[in-house]
Amino acid sequence: MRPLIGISCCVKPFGPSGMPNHAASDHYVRVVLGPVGGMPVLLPAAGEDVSRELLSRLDGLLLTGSRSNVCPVYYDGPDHAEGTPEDQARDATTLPLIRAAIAAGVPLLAICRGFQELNVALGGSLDQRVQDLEGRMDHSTPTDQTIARVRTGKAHPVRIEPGSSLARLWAGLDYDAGTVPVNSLHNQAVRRPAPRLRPEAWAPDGTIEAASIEDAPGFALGVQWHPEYDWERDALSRRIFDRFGQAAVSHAARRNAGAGLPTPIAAE
Ligand SMILES: N[C@@H](CCC(=O)NCCCC(=O)O)C(=O)O
Repeated sequence: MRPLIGISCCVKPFGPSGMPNHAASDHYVRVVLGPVGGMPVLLPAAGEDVSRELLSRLDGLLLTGSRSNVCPVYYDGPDHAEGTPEDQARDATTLPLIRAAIAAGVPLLAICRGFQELNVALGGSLDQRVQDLEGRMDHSTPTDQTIARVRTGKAHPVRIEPGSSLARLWAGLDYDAGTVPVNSLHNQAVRRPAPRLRPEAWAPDGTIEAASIEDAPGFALGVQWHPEYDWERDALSRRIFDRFGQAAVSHAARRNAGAGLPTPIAAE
């Protein structure tokens, strides 16, 4: 039996009427079915704290990227500029879920918006338009960019902290820790790291691009880039999902042992 991996959804308008739907990109479902070796479970943006209902049944939590942005009210930030997309239902669901998952040792992988949620959930803050800040790069991709290899292609290098959990996760792989190429599809970024956020990778302009969580009992990693676009082509991206999947299998084994159930195995 595969470990159950919760994938965060966004509320998105769908169809001619713009009916609100709960949605997550197929890339996240594919990567969970693939290198993670889990069974994806889409988690609705319930608009409330559902962590008690969910966490005892999940073996991992994947916090997805999204064009929407964490509401500044959660980090005492200035209001967003007019037209900046938000998703309050998602925020109200994911922020408490992140805190509860980390406390319970449920493996957690946070990507892009998910990484920003991780920082805010633990008490950090965000810059809302990095490209407007003195000395900073433009980390965004034009919303009308339809050429996939441009929109999701490698955009800048990141420097990885030697000895960090990310460096340990990538042990044995051939790469230059000073210039790991990553894609970049974000306007926002970590401003004030949360007290337990341990930055582990930086863009050339100092933007925090990855972090682990101090004293987290389980796997807990956040990345600002999108490894789900590259796992079929590069070993570093794939390794992130491999290790997340292994952590989910271990968590499931502990969870099922407690319930007297058979130990799940990750798909080959
Ligand atoms: N909206 C936030 C987070 C950016 C993010 O998650 N980007 C992924 C968008 C989905 C896609 O186009 O693949 C920000 O702008 O920083």
